[in-house]
Amino acid sequence: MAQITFDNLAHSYLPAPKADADWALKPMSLTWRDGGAYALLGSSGCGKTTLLNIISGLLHPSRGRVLFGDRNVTDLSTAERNIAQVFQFPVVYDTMSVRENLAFPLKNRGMPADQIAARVDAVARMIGMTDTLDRRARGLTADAKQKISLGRGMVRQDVNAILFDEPLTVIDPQMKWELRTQLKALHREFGHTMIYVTHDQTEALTFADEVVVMSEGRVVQAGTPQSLFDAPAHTFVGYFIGSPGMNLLDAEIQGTTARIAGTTIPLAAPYAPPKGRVQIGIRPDAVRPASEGLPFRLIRTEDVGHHRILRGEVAGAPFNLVVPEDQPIPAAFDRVALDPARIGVFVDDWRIEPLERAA
Ligand SMILES: Nc1ncnc2c1ncn2[C@@H]1O[C@H](COP(=O)(O)OP(=O)(O)OP(=O)(O)O)[C@@H](O)[C@H]1O
Repeated sequence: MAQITFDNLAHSYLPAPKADADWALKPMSLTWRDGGAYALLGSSGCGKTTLLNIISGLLHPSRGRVLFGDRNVTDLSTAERNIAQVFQFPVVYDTMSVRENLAFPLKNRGMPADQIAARVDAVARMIGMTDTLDRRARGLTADAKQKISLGRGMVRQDVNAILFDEPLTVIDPQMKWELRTQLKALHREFGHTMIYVTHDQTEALTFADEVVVMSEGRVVQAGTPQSLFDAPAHTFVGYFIGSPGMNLLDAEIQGTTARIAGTTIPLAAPYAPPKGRVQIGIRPDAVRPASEGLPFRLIRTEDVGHHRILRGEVAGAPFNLVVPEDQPIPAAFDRVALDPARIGVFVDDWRIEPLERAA
């Protein structure tokens, strides 16, 4: 196993990239800790698969280097990198039995038969296929075939990393939860570096110790699920993580106040006069109905069990509140109060620190 480092890595699928948009991955330097459980999260087309394929060696980066430990592996093949990769759709040998499919990566490496048998049994238990080990893969459902692919990805214990590219897309919802739990257990047991690509935040937040969020070919933030929730570094992270996401409003900042569409609200700390597009961001659970504060227009209320979501608008922008079930909601209210301690200030989409903390 090894720490994986991106050293000034960038990739374009075009032969002569010019504009920013020509780069599927913009220049990045990043370290993936040995033994870390990572989720790579971002919307469709942001570059997740490109990044994964550069780690595994399926794709050669246009610029920069990939290091495993101190070793430069940029020009090495996938096999030489010793990486297991599980794709979105099943990759199985139809004419082989489930057992033979699972044993294949081990046989290839010349593992003794008794060790192969023991390992295949263990993996079959993990993916819930003990009873189907001797069936041919042909004729199994897509769901079962994908479980075989997952099993094959996890069967070798000597790999540098296991990469999962949206592996649960074809799996039914109940099994999804079970398999995710198994992956987590496997990570705890063997400590492999795992990188799990998804565009589903629930999947990312339940699997990973660290979430790497991508947007438009850039890593905009990497951190624990809690840090992404509490202090998003970029408006995309604020909006993408959380359900509903962070509320964002255009604002003018003056010292310890923010002025939003003619109303002034307090901030918890002073800010230097920012230049650029300024927004404040606040999580829906840090806002409450009030008689003073920002003018709010309620559009609808959704009851989602342990809390309610009040969807509405502030100054023409979508704005949501999350209210715990046991907290009464006034029959009529047209203002909302924001908890100053939980307001973030963003300039041109990036979070800025207040003067006191920056000093
Ligand atoms: N083989 C290719 N040739 C040209 N452009 C490509 C190729 N593969 C991907 N791209 C482009 O590179 C960008 C990043 O794509 P990538 O597949 O890495 O994103 P992704 O985040 O994995 O998306 P998804 O979640 O839809 O799989 C996209 O603009 C995509 O159109």
